[in-house]
Formats: sequence, structure tokens, C-alpha cells
Amino acid sequence: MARIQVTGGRPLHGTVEISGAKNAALPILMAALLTPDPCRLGGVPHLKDVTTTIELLGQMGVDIGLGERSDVELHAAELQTDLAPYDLVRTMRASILVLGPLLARNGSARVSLPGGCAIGARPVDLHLKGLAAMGADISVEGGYIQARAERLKGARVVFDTVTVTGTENLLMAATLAEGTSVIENAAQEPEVVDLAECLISMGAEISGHGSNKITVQGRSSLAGYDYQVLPDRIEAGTFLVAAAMTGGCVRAARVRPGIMDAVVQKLEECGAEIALGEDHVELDMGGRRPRAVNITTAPYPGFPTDMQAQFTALNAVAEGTGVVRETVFENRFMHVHELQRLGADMQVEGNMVVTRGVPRLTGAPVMATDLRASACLVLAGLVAEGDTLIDRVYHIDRGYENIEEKFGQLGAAIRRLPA
Ligand SMILES: CC(=O)N[C@H]1[C@@H](OP(=O)(O)OP(=O)(O)OC[C@H]2O[C@@H](n3ccc(=O)[nH]c3=O)[C@H](O)[C@@H]2O)O[C@H](CO)[C@@H](O)[C@@H]1O
Ligand SMILES: C=C(OP(=O)(O)O)C(=O)O
Repeated sequence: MARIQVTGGRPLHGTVEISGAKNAALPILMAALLTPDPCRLGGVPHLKDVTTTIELLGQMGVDIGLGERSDVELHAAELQTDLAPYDLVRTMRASILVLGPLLARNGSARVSLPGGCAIGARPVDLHLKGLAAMGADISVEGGYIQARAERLKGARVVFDTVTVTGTENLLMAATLAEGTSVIENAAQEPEVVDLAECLISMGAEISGHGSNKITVQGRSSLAGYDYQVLPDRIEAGTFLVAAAMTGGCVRAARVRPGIMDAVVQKLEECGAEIALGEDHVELDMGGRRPRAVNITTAPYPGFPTDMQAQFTALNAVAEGTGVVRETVFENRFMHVHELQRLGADMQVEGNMVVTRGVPRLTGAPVMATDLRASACLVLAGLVAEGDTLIDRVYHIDRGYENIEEKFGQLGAAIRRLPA
């Protein structure tokens, strides 16, 4: 299994170009299932999850071409199967996003249960309840969700909990349903908004996206799309935290600063100087050690859970004590044990991790347990004395494009060791 080796001690300097957002690209790729017309998505990041999505859509009969400059062309003229098999679904939770579009366009779907992963149980009950309210007949047998509906009917769905992919599944399903759907307690994440904008470009009638109440007037068909995906605010945040931890100065280019408020605010609180441009965020730490910050994760516009591990790593080397509360997932502290192996002074207490910053970490072999946990280990490795060897880096390849090259260009000593 490939590993990543990071040798700590070099402040990061320079500009990093941010890729398209994984969590926007995946639902938009799945939205190609809604139309028999050709679609094109630009700015798609080269990631394992994108490859898995292409494989999943391909085996359903979607014609897929990879164009120049990170374009993906998709054509779901006719679908060969409504099956999303276990082998693909188990490697990527976002596979559940085929459910809404398949049901809406095809009238049936068989999707393997995505199951839990290292950050919590992650059930899909709210997706199923919502689709059932729209008239779908749903059962779960042999580990597969079996769903049928001659034509979905518009419905009012109030989510018990804010769910990002749940909102996206219902949003896509509602675009082809008969009548009006109202999704309440909807997720307001920028990636949901990006999907909605793409659906609107296909002819969908949607309003209220970006608020907690989305209204969709169903149509009998949708056209194809030609769309450019949103930049990845989590990738950008990860590089900015790395700059803050190493005392460096980094510009994250090709971003939308307006959707990064919660993260930027915490970076300022830790002592960084931040300059916001139209499409960049620049962080200057001026060689200083960051101050510890308190964080509580929450749905957008709150602090993103997908940045929690990175800030936990920052607190490990910051001045003072920081408390991080995780309220979105019940088990998203697997990285704490690995950070402790590098010398971090932190304890998990229920849904909190309390960290007393130490002046230095020491490199050690560590294991990546999930996507953002692996990113946080790279960040810790950048400031640890000596070598940090990160195992199971397939997690990082799910969500970070060319991570070694990008950190390398900023001056980090980082390399991938082949299996
Ligand atoms: C591909 C994608 O976009 N992934 C993101 C998405 O995941 P995902 O959409 O899976 O996360 P959700 O927003 O659904 O999860 C939020 C909470 O709701 C719970 N829940 C969710 C659905 C359900 O049917 N029942 C239920 O109880 C979950 O267990 C969790 O505790 O949003 C998360 C929260 O911002 C991010 O960390 C992930 O990066
Ligand atoms: C948890 C994440 O992704 P997923 O929902 O695909 O597991 C993430 O992007 O941090």
C-alpha cells in the first residue's frame, strides 16, 4: 500500500490553485442521470471518488468521455440497469446520490446500503423517508434499497436533521416529480446551491436554495447541462491551515472567499493576517506560532465538520488550550489517537477534544482513518520534527487532487512512497 512521507520544519510559501469541489462535482455528475441529453461538467477534480462515480454511472449505461482540462462529458441516453452494486457503493458513500435521479427518471432503483464509515453510523433513513413521502415504494432487502415509483409526486418534506446528500437526493428527485415539492430544514451548503444552479440550467424550477426551505416545481423532462463546478472550500481551508501551522504565507487561488467565512474567521482568531481577493484568500502568519481556537462544528453557515480534523491538528501545536466540539458526526475523532502518537497533548471527552498546544511534535508512523483525518496527519507532519510516514493514503486520494505536488510547490518536503 502506498504511503506518504512528510519531513517537517519548512514554512509554506507561495500560491496554490484550488481544484473543483468534490462534494459539488459528485452530485452534479449524478444529475446527468436525470436527462437523456448530453451533459458536460468542467473543473472536475482528479480524485478517486470521481473515478468511482464515473465507474458507477458507466456500468449503468451512461456514455462517459474525459475531455480536455478536467472536463467530463456524460450522456445517459438510455439506462441499462438501475443497480448500484455493493462493490462500488461501499467505497464511496456519495453513491447514494444515484437513488433520487434513478427513481425520478427510471421509476426504479436498487442501491446498496452505503453503510457506516470511520466517522459515524451515517444512516440514510431521511433520504428514504423523503422519497417515500413523494410516493416511492421503498424496501430494504439483502443490503439493498429497492425503490419504485411510476412517477414521484411533489410533497412537503421536513428533515429531522440537516442532511447534505439527503437534501441533494430529494432536490434531484423533485425536479422530475409531478407537482410542487417543499424541502424544509434543508441543507444550505454551497455545494447544494451549486447543484441547484446546475439543475436550473437544465430547466428545473427551483427557488429558495441556499436557505433552509427549497421549493421545486416538477417538470416532465430536463435538458442537458454545460456547467463549471464550484471551487473546493475544504481543500482551500486545508492549505490555509497548513500555512498557519508552519508560520508561512500562502495564497489559495481560484476560490470563492464568500463561502469560507467560518473558516477564515477562525484563522484570524488564531493570529493569521488574512487578505480576501475576488477569487483568492491569502494568509500570512509571519513566522508566528498560532493561538489555539475553540470550534463547534455545525451545518453551513456554521463551521464545517470537514475542517474539524485540520483545526484539531492546528491546536496541537498552538499556544494555549483549544476545545473542539463535533456536533455533526458522533465519531469523528479517529485522528486524535494518531496525533497523540506524534506527541500531541489532547483528550477526547464525549463529543469534544481538549488540546493543550505543545511547541513541537515528533515524526512517527501513523495511519489515516478517513479523508480529513489523513489531511490532518499531513498538516501535523509538516510541523513535526523528522519524518512522519502516513499509511492508508487511499483515504486522502478520495478528496485531494495531487496533494504531494501542491504541497511540494509550496516548499513542503513531502513524497509518496510506492507500495
Ligand atoms: C459527499 C458529501 O457531500 N459528503 C458530505 C456530506 O455528507 P452526508 O450528506 O453523508 O452527511 P449528512 O449531512 O447527511 O449528515 C449529517 C448528519 O445527519 C445524519 N443523517 C444523515 C442522513 C440520514 O438519512 N440520517 C441521518 O441521521 C448523519 O449521520 C450525520 O450525523 O455532508 C457532511 C456534513 O457536512 C460532510 O461531512 C460530507 O463531506
Ligand atoms: C466525509 C467526507 O466525504 P464523504 O461524505 O464522501 O465520506 C468528506 O469529504 O470529508
